[in-house]
Amino acid sequence: MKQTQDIYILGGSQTDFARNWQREGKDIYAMFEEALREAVSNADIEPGQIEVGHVGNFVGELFTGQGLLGGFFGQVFPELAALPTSRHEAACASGSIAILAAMRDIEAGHYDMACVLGLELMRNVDGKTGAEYLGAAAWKGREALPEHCDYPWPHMFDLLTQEYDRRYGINVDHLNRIAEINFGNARENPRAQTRQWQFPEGAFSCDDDLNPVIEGRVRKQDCGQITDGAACIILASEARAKEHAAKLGMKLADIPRIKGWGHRSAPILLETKLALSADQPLVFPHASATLTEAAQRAGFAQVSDLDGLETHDCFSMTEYMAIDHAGLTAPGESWKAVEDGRITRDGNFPINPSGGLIGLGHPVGATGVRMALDCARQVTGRAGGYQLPNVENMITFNVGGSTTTCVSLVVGVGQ
Ligand SMILES: CC(=O)SCCNC(=O)CCNC(=O)[C@H](O)C(C)(C)COP(=O)(O)OP(=O)(O)OC[C@H]1O[C@@H](n2cnc3c(N)ncnc32)[C@H](O)[C@@H]1OP(=O)(O)O
Repeated sequence: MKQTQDIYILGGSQTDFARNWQREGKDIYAMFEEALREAVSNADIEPGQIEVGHVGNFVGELFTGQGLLGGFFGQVFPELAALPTSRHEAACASGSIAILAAMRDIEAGHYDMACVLGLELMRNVDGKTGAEYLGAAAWKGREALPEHCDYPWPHMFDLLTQEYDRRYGINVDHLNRIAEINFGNARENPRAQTRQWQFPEGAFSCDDDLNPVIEGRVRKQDCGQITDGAACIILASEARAKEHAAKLGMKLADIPRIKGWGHRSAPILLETKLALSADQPLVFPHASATLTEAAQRAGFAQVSDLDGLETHDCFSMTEYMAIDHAGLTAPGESWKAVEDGRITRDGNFPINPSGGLIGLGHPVGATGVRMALDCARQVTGRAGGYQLPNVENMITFNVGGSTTTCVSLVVGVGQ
């Protein structure tokens, strides 16, 4: 199951997710420009070396009225005025799908260097309106109906909590702990939205005042954030990465690279997904296949052979689901990894050292790109305050909708 070739990550950028761009008087173009300029500088390339551009974005038209974001490349750099570009939508997995498209371009030999830029500007509308826009990734008129919920995605992942409870039993203390770990990790990340947030004693409990209910069993601290932000990576073929390494006096093996990928989809309706897995050990077998196939394409027998995971935690329940679907525990026993301390930064399988979507933030179209960039930073020892010790290979798990689109990438260095 080896992929045809490794794809190298020459560099990248992430905007500060604590920023509110509208309050700064800046628009989605300004965000695009800043992320692109910083990525080009960080990768130490000339803009004209980029041969193709891919944009990840979910609902720019709804939040900002702006589409056709690929046209921004040529506005930023005159050298990119005739760049071939496209934009990719897979809800919260849009960024990962943009990466896969860029990889396919390079694997096919069409281009040797690609730029992938994911972004979303979301804090320019009130929370209720934002939640409604995000609801576009559920099946409109068939699920998450306004008469059943105020917030579509907290509601949908509450249904997942209910399904876990029905199949295996669930103790929400473990969900509270997952939220607490993510907010804790975010404190060490200088680009995290919540790095300076304050939490009183008892904020990670079921106290209705300190941690109010949003929908069902999903409470405030369980939720990923509404975030403004962009992330950008510069991808290259092995031939181009070799030239780059020679120019910078580096070893090729020290440049981080995408060693494996997994990509699965499922029918859009959550109810259909749950019916399909009714007799299966796991709730979302396609999510598990995504993670396992990425690990195996990279030459690892199982996900736990890697050094850590940047996972989708749009809600603490999503991360709880990722733990057993990654095979860290038996189905329904994710709580064991939480209790054993395996997923903290000093555990034997750290999850979301960055702070994840709960602590770092979730600008929807950027998230998949941000995950890949964070893994690249970790495996090259450039993660600063949230650096993990001794990591060579990490994996991402990015989810669109109720796991309708799942993507994993293994990012590593060395042989
Ligand atoms: C597959 C998928 O990925 S689906 C996921 C799609 N994403 C979602 O559905 C997003 C889910 N999250 C949400 O909808 C929202 O974050 C909610 C509803 C949980 C909370 O929203 P709100 O009630 O508006 O509160 P919010 O957390 O934004 O905070 C409001 C303000 O208080 C601040 N704040 C909140 N908590 C804290 C804290 N602990 N300490 C300091 N400041 C805080 C925020 O920074 C924000 O400040 P601002 O007004 O200056 O921007």
